Amino acid sequence: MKKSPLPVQSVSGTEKKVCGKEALVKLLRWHFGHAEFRGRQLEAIEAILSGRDCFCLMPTGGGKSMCYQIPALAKPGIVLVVCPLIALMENQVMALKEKGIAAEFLSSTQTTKVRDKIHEDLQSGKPSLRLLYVTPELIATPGFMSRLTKIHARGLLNLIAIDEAHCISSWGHDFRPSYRKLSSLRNHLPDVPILALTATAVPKVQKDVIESLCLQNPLVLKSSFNRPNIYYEVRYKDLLDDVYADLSKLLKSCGNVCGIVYCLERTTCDELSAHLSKNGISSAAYHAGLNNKLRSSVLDDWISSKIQVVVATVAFGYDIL
Ligand SMILES: Nc1ncnc2c1ncn2[C@@H]1O[C@H](COP(=O)(O)OP(=O)(O)OP(=O)(O)O)[C@@H](O)[C@H]1O
Repeated sequence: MKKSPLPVQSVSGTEKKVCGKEALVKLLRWHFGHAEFRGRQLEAIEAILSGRDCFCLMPTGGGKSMCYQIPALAKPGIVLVVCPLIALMENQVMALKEKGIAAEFLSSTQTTKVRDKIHEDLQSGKPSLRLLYVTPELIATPGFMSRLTKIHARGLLNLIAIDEAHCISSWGHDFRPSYRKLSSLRNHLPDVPILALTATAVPKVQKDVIESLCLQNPLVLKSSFNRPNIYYEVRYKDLLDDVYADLSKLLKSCGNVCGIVYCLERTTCDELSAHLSKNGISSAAYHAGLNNKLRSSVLDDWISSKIQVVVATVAFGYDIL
């Protein structure tokens, strides 16, 4: 069933009055079913709603999305979310739609008809859309920037959230040249708050992200990366008689849980996956050498527990991000 947005206080006039904590918690419970905000989510949301830029460093799975999804529900208008991957946008939009939240993404994979419908809504007097996901490449096109400035001129652009913001820095390990062009956002849309989100940014990268995006006096939030539920153990390959046999034993001892084994090379993925399967552990290889159809069927099989272990290169991280 589609949930209607809860009536909450909105930012009005020049006063920049923000939603109170109670109203924000109500939105969290109503739309997402979570009892309370986690970590530093509320601080980020309050800063954004008061019009302040924010840099948010939270671990993977720390709940970064909520920092822009709640603001999108807290006042009328649109939150623009910049995402590096189409698969990630699709997943997020699907999950939001299932919750009855009006979200869409724009990408080259859509038909012109779908894209036109989204643009039509954006141009309408009162767009129904709350969250619009786009790639950094689209932001860099003059046509889209001009559409954005028009939406902004009508007072409808509430926030620009930049996911995986470390991709903007050439000091980082995931540099994406198209992210660099996001620096033009501040010039074109000077008073729209920007939220930069990342789970990975050493101080040099943090500084670079903040400077490149021209964040002004941003609230910098860094959450703890300590995950008490994660157990770490190092085993030295050189000290093991048979690495594959050791790994098979370890996986069997874990019971029927799902897992990912990361390898440096594609051939190792194929070899190890074959070894595990031969030893009764259902597994599949996943790397950039496989076609899209096969990769997506491995991902589906793993998510639906048809296979227990994926033996992958970092391509797996990029695709499921
Ligand atoms: N306040 C909260 N209480 C309970 N669960 C929450 C809360 N906020 C977020 N979550 C849940 O935490 C999970 C991870 O959230 P989310 O995907 O936003 O994390 P993330 O930081 O964006 O992760 P990633 O780095 O992988 O993009 C989701 O299942 C989400 O529903």
